[in-house]
Amino acid sequence: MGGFLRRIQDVDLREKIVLVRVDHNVTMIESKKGDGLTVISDAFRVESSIPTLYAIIERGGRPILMTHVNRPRDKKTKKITMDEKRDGTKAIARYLSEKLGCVFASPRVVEKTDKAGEEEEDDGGIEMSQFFKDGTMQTMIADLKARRIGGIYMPNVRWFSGEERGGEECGARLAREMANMADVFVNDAFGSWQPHVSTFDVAKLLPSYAGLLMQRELDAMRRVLEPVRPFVAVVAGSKVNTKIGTLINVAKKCDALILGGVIYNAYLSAKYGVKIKGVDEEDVELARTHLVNAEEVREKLLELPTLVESKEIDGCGCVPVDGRCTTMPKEYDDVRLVHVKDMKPGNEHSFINDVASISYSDEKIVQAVRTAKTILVNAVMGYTSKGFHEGTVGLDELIHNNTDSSSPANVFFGGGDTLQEFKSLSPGSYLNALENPQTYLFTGGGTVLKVIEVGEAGKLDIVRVLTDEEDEDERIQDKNKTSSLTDADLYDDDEKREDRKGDKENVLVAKIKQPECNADRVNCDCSDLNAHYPHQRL
Ligand SMILES: Nc1ncnc2c1ncn2[C@@H]1O[C@H](COP(=O)(O)OP(=O)(O)O)[C@@H](O)[C@H]1O
Ligand SMILES: O=C(OP(=O)(O)O)[C@H](O)COP(=O)(O)O
Repeated sequence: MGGFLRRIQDVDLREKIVLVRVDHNVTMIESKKGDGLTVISDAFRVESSIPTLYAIIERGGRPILMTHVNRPRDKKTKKITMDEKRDGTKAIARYLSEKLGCVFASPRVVEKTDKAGEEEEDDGGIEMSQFFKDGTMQTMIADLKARRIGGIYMPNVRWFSGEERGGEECGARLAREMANMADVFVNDAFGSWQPHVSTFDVAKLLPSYAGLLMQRELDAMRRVLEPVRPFVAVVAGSKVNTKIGTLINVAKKCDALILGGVIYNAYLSAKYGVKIKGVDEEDVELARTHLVNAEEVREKLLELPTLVESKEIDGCGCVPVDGRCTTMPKEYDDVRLVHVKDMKPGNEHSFINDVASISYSDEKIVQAVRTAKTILVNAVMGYTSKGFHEGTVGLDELIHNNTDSSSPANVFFGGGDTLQEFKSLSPGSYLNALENPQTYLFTGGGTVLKVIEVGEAGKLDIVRVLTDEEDEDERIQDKNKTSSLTDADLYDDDEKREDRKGDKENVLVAKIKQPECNADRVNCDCSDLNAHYPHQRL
């Protein structure tokens, strides 16, 4: 790394508002309790950030958390859709409230409804200033400072206009608005390598530090960058556009590369000239450039020879045998095995939803994984969310056989979905991995690939901005220069401005206990916080 990493341990956080970027990009599911609530399906990423949250609070800081969830912007129309049940943050705030025993409050989002006369470039995202204009944010910050709540949890940062457009005016405005909420910025989101406003631009405007998880992940990253050989990398999943460009350098670094998921489908289409249902032409082009035409990839790639083709996109959720559902209900019987050796230009395939487990008996694959001394796994091999589990479970078993041997490899799993599926499909191996000092579970998978691509973690913008290479004085001056949220911006009229001044001085005092209070928190200074922040039901 070029400069020294500024660490959260090195800063006095007493009474400071600490803006914390976490990677709580988790999948939401309906609660099994039948209470209609959305809950987190796997809390690994949230749990991993708890030491940093504890450290902030223990050191006297007052946290405001922000994360992205999912990719809510439509690839084609570029519009953002906001779906609290799918990519909202309330379920996470509720989880933290229960876990830490204090309230994590979230500002209520008012979506833009009137689209009439909208500019074409308007992406439908929300403005952060709305929470200041109606006084919500001032009230919550006052509650936070007075320790009436334990933290604030912002809505999904990808719902905000400008989050992914740091270099433009809307991005700069969002960065200023984020920075103006806080005294210090902490980045604990190792998994969120993309230099967006909440991971990069805001860090330039505040004194900024690496959280404990970020530090732990960066340490583990060094072991991947200096692998014990032979080094096998297995990369799969669906994020073709952000992962595929890293694979040339991953191939240069490793001794064998194995692909799966949509990335492998795109590769097969490009290499053998076949059409596979559901695979975007754009992804095939990317595969042609970054995989098929790349000598390094050609040299190292070991093709998995057999795949699972299905007429339907849905599987039944069992672990099939040779691509066949073991219980064979009629509707899932339309599944067959496809062999790569039979792929000919012009062939048309239906959905290829998985890698068949028989592929893991292929001699080259067995030999590579069995003898590996370092294995990197960012790999959900099939469409697991639709019930195609065979390829992912088969891979876990193959790796388990290595780690169970007398000379086991260092194994690095990374990726939100990779870890979630590892835990749910191979719980025994997952528990072993948690205990095994030779195995490390990264919260992010794309980041690990990106660091391999650029050669060192310090070259990622989101890490570089946390090092002392960046001039702190300049950064803070920058913030003052650009600080634009004056009272006039925050409040529409003079009266409100006067009313709200108190909040900014933190003079909201809890006066009377009103357990049944139904008033909006902004208009009420009673102490019944459970009524005002009622675990944010969906
Ligand atoms: N053949 C396939 N077709 C459609 N989706 C797939 C396929 N293979 C894997 N996936 C999906 O890819 C997702 C994981 O992709 P990605 O986000 O890139 O992984 P990670 O979070 O581990 O980095 C999973 O939800 C899985 O269901
Ligand atoms: O899930 C994530 O990465 P991963 O799928 O590579 O593990 C991170 O939250 C980053 O998400 P992004 O790739 O949409 O920026």
